[in-house]
Amino acid sequence: MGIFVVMEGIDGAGKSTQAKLLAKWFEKKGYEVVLTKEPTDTAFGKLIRRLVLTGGKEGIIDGARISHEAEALLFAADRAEHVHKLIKPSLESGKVVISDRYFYSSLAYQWARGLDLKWLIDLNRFAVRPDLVVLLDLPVKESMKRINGRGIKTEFDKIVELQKKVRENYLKLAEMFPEIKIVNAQNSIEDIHRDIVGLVEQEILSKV
Ligand SMILES: Nc1ncnc2c1ncn2[C@@H]1O[C@H](COP(=O)(O)OP(=O)(O)OP(=O)(O)O)[C@@H](O)[C@H]1O
Ligand SMILES: Cc1cn([C@H]2C[C@H](O)[C@@H](COP(=O)(O)O)O2)c(=O)[nH]c1=O
Repeated sequence: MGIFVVMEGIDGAGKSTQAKLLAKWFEKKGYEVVLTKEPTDTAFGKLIRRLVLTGGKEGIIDGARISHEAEALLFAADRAEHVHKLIKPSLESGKVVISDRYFYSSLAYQWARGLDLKWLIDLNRFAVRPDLVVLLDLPVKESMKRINGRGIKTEFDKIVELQKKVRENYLKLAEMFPEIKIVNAQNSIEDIHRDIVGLVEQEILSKV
């Protein structure tokens, strides 16, 4: 079996930066690496980006925004394809899979939208559990500074409140799922990478 590592955290926490660095680190060690993300780049992921994440007209169906339950189901459908077509086969052929977001994002975000946590956990029961989930934790103020350049201009206060709730949820999830390890994402990119490598060595490589 291969190795499965997931990066999680609020928007702008540094997940894709750290996922790429970790992929390079594994490759240098001679592993074959699959670097992936959720929502995926498949038709399901594209549907989510159109219907859920644009916040624009396309997210309105028959005059109303799609329900939070429908959003959760779309994320789960995308994930089911991801697990069955890419993650499981890659792990079975001994590769390292690094995913920028996974089902913990559904728990943290869709829970913050008011859905029932137990329902979300049940919905995502098919998802294979990773060897390590790196939770990049930092205050929302810092993350907003980092992603401000992406041009959020409307509903800023609402976005900040949601991100605060998501951060709290992630910290609660870290108490429930032992594979989640918290890393201080306020440090420099290099220091964070060093912390993540330390976790990989301690939680995965020392056990094989
Ligand atoms: N430790 C860090 N210190 C300062 N800036 C950082 C750090 N890590 C990443 N950044 C910068 O912050 C921005 C967001 O980083 P990145 O895209 O990796 O975050 P993300 O968690 O993947 O975001 P999202 O969830 O919104 O896709 C980028 O401009 C990146 O260069
Ligand atoms: C997988 C997943 C994602 N989300 C949210 C979290 C982010 O706000 C966006 C994805 O944006 P990114 O820049 O590509 O990271 O989608 C979610 O609410 N639920 C999920 O399961």
